[in-house]
Amino acid sequence: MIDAPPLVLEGLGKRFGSVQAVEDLSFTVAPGRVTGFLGPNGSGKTTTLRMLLGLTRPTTGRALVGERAYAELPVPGAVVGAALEPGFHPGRTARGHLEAWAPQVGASRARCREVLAMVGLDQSAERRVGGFSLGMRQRLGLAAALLADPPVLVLDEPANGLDPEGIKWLRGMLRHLAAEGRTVLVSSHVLGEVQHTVDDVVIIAQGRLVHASPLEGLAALAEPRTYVESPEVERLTGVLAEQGWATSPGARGATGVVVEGVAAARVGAAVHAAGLELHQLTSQGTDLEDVFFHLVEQAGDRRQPQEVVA
Ligand SMILES: Nc1ncnc2c1ncn2[C@@H]1O[C@H](COP(=O)(O)OP(=O)(O)OP(=O)(O)O)[C@@H](O)[C@H]1O
Repeated sequence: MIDAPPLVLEGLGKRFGSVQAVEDLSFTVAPGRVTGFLGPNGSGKTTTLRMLLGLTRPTTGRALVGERAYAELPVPGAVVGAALEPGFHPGRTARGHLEAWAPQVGASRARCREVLAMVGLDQSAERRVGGFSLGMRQRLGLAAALLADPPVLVLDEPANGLDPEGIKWLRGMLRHLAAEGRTVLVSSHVLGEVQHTVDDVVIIAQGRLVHASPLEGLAALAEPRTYVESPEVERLTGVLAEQGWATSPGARGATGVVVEGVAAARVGAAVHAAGLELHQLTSQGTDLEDVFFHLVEQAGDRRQPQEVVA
């Protein structure tokens, strides 16, 4: 098992002129888990990752890899494998790119071939990167991050440009890397892209932390929804309305209704008390994307109360 350090952010902030890109951000990224770092476009994810990697100097606070800042690590690239926006030389081959980077992190040529195979690019090793699709560039970025077999991985939007099969592959790869004990931090602006990959979520909006918890903690914030079906639809809707519950029609072709914000047990009890025959009573899956949007929206409302478009 790899003994990986955590990533620790303490009151991290960055101001660019009049833009407060990141503000008072504190959270910890635990080893042995995949952490999703989520936020809408422009919320400060890349700036945060750049501060973590010593590429942007914080205005306030600090970011630590274990107990040291990235730049103070003896060989930073051997501890933290990073893939930010892929900026490859278009004329270089995939293998050539990795071999140019390898000496800086003490990796061998054999390791270059190995990581190309790990990311599924072994057949494209001799192709120029200029002709690569976005998904192939993402894979090459990940290969470069893995070169030194680092205990910590920091990946900016690694699912961007991958097809569904690629996303599934990435999921398996990240889960495997975390299961080996590594600290894995992955940013995304779409929760759905990483929802089945991450153990923990850190959500930011407008540069500020809005939520940090295991994924289940986010699910716990979701409103329950219950699908209920009875042959006596009118009586059913009457009973639900008496309770003051909001309903919406079931999916196309369904004859029942969805009760918003109420758990199945409560709906069942109310319908039972009314003596109604039931044909279905089902808890509907919680939509985490809705929770994510809601948290981000709330943060926006708190931040800009007077910004109203006439
Ligand atoms: N070098 C810079 N100079 C000035 N402003 C910047 C700079 N870098 C980022 N910003 C601003 O900081 C804010 C946060 O940007 P950042 O790129 O960190 O967000 P992001 O969450 O990574 O967005 P995306 O998902 O679109 O990549 C934005 O308002 C952006 O315009």
